[in-house]
Amino acid sequence: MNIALLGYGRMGKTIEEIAENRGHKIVLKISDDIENHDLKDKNIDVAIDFSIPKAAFKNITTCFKNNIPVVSGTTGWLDHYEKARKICNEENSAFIYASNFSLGVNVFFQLNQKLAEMMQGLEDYKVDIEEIHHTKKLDAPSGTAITLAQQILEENSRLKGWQLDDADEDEIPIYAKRIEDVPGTHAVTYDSPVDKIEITHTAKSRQGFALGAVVAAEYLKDKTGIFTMKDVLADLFQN
Ligand SMILES: NC(=O)C1=CN([C@@H]2O[C@H](COP(=O)(O)OP(=O)(O)OC[C@H]3O[C@@H](n4cnc5c(N)ncnc54)[C@H](O)[C@@H]3O)[C@@H](O)[C@H]2O)C=CC1
Ligand SMILES: O=C(O)C1=N[C@H](C(=O)O)C[C@H](O)C1
Repeated sequence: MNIALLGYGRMGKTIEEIAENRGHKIVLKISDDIENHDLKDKNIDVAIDFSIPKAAFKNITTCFKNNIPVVSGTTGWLDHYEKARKICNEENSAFIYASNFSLGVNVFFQLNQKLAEMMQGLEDYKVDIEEIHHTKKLDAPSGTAITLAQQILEENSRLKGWQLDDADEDEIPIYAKRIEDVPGTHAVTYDSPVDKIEITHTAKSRQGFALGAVVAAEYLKDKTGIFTMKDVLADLFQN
């Protein structure tokens, strides 16, 4: 498979290594405005975008307009997500976005959803989310923490939203910590006057995120439509 890397930073480089080990070829790497690059005549099968929040929407939709499917893991641009989906459908292209591509985190998402369902009637427990990342991260809270909060909100009608740090009674507080070299840690805690329930996912490196993104790209090649990591994992475990 011929892959274009949109963003060649920490994740772009890790994805390159894993994609090449799985027999794929990187035919384009960009770290600046996509308009500076010719997307034609490179036989790009899939583009993988791990860039920066302010570039993601343009990168993704330029690919759709050039008939190139996109896997995107860039966080912090989701105000434009619905518009990107619309353009994908209009152009008959293909798209997978995930706030976190690691297999472990996707299991953790299922655990979070189940726990939220179990805890929704237990009013003594106050829920919060903590995320810890390296100091170079541009966005806060992390995309993964926002996904975790959205899952809890879907199960719990007493909670109305999430807030970074100072949350109201009916909001989920998300605490974002920045510590050098931490690849990504997420914890969801339910605290009551008598006890505490906590689930944590700790990434040990970026390898898990990158492998998930390459597996998603393999899934997306030659498809049309909008998919999620649930589709990718269902396909993986079926085969
Ligand atoms: N969904 C997931 O599983 C994961 C998502 N991420 C997200 O991926 C993104 C990238 O993370 P890192 O690689 O750690 O960041 P990074 O800062 O190491 O890499 C970003 C790269 O994008 C380049 N860039 C700047 N403008 C660009 C443009 N217009 N088009 C393409 N590239 C451009 C920068 O020069 C840099 O090399 C972040 O939003 C991060 O939150 C990171 C890890 C896992
Ligand atoms: O910026 C990162 O590094 C990461 N970003 C993603 C996020 O915002 O959730 C995923 C992962 O935790 C690493």
